[in-house]
Amino acid sequence: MPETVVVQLKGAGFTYRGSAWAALSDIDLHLAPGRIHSVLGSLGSGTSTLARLITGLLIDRGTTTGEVRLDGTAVMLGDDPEAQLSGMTSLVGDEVQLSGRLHGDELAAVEQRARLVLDSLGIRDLWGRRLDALSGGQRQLVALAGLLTLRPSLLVLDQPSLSLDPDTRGRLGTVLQDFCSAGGAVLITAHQRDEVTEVSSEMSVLDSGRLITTRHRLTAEDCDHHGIWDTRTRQRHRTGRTATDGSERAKPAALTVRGLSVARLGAEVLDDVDLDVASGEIVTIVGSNGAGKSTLLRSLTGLLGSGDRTSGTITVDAHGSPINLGEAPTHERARHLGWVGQDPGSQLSAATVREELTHAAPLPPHRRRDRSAIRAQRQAAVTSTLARTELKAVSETHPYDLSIALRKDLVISTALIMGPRILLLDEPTLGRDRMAIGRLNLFMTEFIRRGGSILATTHDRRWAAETADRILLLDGGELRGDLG
Ligand SMILES: Nc1ncnc2c1ncn2[C@@H]1O[C@H](COP(=O)(O)OP(=O)(O)OP(=O)(O)O)[C@@H](O)[C@H]1O
Repeated sequence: MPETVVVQLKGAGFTYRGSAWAALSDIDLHLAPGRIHSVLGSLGSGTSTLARLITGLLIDRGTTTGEVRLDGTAVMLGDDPEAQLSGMTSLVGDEVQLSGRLHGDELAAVEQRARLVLDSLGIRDLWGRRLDALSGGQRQLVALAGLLTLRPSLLVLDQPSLSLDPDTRGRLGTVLQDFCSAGGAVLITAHQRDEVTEVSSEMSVLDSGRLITTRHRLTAEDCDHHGIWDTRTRQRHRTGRTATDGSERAKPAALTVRGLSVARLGAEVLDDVDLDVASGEIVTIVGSNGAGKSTLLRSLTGLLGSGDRTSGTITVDAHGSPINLGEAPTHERARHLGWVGQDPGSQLSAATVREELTHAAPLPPHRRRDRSAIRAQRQAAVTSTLARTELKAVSETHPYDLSIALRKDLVISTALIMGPRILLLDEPTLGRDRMAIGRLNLFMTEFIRRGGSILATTHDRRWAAETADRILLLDGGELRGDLG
């Protein structure tokens, strides 16, 4: 008897309209009910194209060759963190039920399924929460919950671990296994191997649009060789930094935070946090989804909402003189603190990469006197940034057409162009393959060499272990000791 398959690709290929080469070629892949298949590859290898081809999202975008056959219903969670929620609802419970309701399913059944899914993902308490008051990881889970509620035959997840903490990734792995036990199939595409991809029945490598290896498990060497990043800690070693013996802490403080407390929508998020970041130091903060990591960085930059309450002191060192940021507005803080938020898209507004950098380049003080000199100065800053980064090749591209990793690189570059003393990086490893992690580390090493300090949040324990001088845990609103 022939094996039942949910999706079958035979010699499948895809070429985007206007492109001279195929994004995918000669793909043979089949997925039976009950199976989880992860296709891993570096940025540009074609993983997102494969996910979209299977879910029928590329019709009209180019030419498909070979055979792509889907037996049943497929839904997909895309890799764009900004675009995952519908924009049609404002509460979590409504959002998770939306697809089922639009589908015409019976209301009580949809609600029951939605509640069960939230339960299984460990986010039952978010049911009545406003969508605009979710952390990045919570948002990712809510988007996924909406799809699970639909009970499709095939769930296609493009980078499902974006913004999820390691425990939550583990829980998601279990949820996906349960989904498969009930007859579903899952296809995961990603640039990183982690707790979610580890539950796969099969793993394949996609390289330049071709599936080249399929095995039960990929080895660490396979991942390294094909430019795939693995977020799980291997052994503690450092890239580009010498091991710390505690001497960093003897250096002058670049950032001093005392008694920082924050309440959002009346709920306490940070409780009396003290934090010091020394000159030349890299400090990373880890913690579960919703622990308050982004809130901490936002409160330093003055980017909380008007309904949020903040108390405590924030002091930065400006060439030997302490400056109390106290009531300083965000634009003044930006001279000292370069903030790169979790969702890079929310910090981008121009039509091209070059324009984005030009808007960010600071206006020199002699503004009224010589406009052409100012223009030349700003252009020089942009040209030198483009020359030092991978952004040169995409200088005329719309920022939204870049991968998440390159979008993050762009926001880091716009922050650096302001010449801040301290960089605040919210989940900088999001969506990065091995090479893009290398680019990030290079940005950081150069910044530290020029006398900067870095405070970063991350769920990537390996990256934290390899790059940070200190790793702090944010838990229950408090910052705890050095996990390094
Ligand atoms: N705009 C907002 N208004 C009110 N509450 C918010 C807002 N944004 C986040 N929160 C809540 O504040 C808490 C901390 O969220 P925050 O985004 O700081 O967490 P996080 O540690 O960065 O999480 P993640 O790892 O998922 O990104 C969460 O309970 C979240 O739901």
